[in-house]
Amino acid sequence: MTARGPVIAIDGPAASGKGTIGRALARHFGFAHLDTGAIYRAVGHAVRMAGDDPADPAAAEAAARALTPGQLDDPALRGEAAGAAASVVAAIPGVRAALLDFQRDFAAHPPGGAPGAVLDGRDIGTVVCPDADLKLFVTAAAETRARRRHLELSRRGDRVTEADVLADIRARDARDAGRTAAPMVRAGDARLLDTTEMDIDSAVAEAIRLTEDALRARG
Ligand SMILES: Nc1ncnc2c1ncn2[C@@H]1O[C@H](COP(=O)(O)OP(=O)(O)O)[C@@H](O)[C@H]1O
Ligand SMILES: Nc1ccn([C@@H]2O[C@H](COP(=O)(O)OP(=O)(O)O)[C@@H](O)[C@H]2O)c(=O)n1
Repeated sequence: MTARGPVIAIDGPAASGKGTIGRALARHFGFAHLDTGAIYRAVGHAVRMAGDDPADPAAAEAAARALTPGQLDDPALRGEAAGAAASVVAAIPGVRAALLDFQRDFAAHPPGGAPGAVLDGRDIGTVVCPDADLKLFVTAAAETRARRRHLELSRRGDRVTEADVLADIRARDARDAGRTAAPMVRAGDARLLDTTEMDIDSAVAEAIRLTEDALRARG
């Protein structure tokens, strides 16, 4: 038995279903959930709103250090502009370093006294929580991800084309996988969950099954 509660790490490319699965696992097992992408989106958005360049390390690091939890609820974070800015600030090592303790603390001491934690992002299984009880790498074909994200953005009233969403997803995936600082990569011990041919219910059911196995193995 380990002292800390169970930790589930979910990584994968843009719009692959990490958050959907993370939220569902948290609900099912009574765990706390942290969408770490929202943190990077909040930093990218704050830099843009200040009129600074997300690629400017000094501006981005200052925004990361000044981040408060209240900034994470802004609906503007869900848009493609915030996602693109997030991916730019996320390549800056000082930004990642400034955000690491918050994420690790969430995993070690989930808020509200929750018995476990689910974190989703790009480097959870590799850098933030390398000793997680279960690592999932969630993916799907880029065209499928773009179709799903486009539907989501259209429902929110965003007038963006599916072709633009696909281009943004491809650009972000390339930047996230190609950067030196904590690149997006499947951890050697992560289970692959390709949801291209799966609806939400079957993807969540598979993730619950894998989590139950991991919790049993933990003892
Ligand atoms: N298996 C699936 N089938 C259909 N739609 C899905 C599936 N998984 C996620 N979605 C939808 O795709 C979009 C992106 O999912 P989301 O969980 O936000 O991905 P991520 O957190 O990886 O960006 C959301 O609108 C979500 O409802
Ligand atoms: N742990 C994380 C989470 C997000 N990110 C960055 O933040 C951006 C937005 O992440 P997100 O998870 O909200 O993106 P989506 O998959 O929801 O489109 C990503 O493109 C990454 O550049 C990261 O670098 N590390």
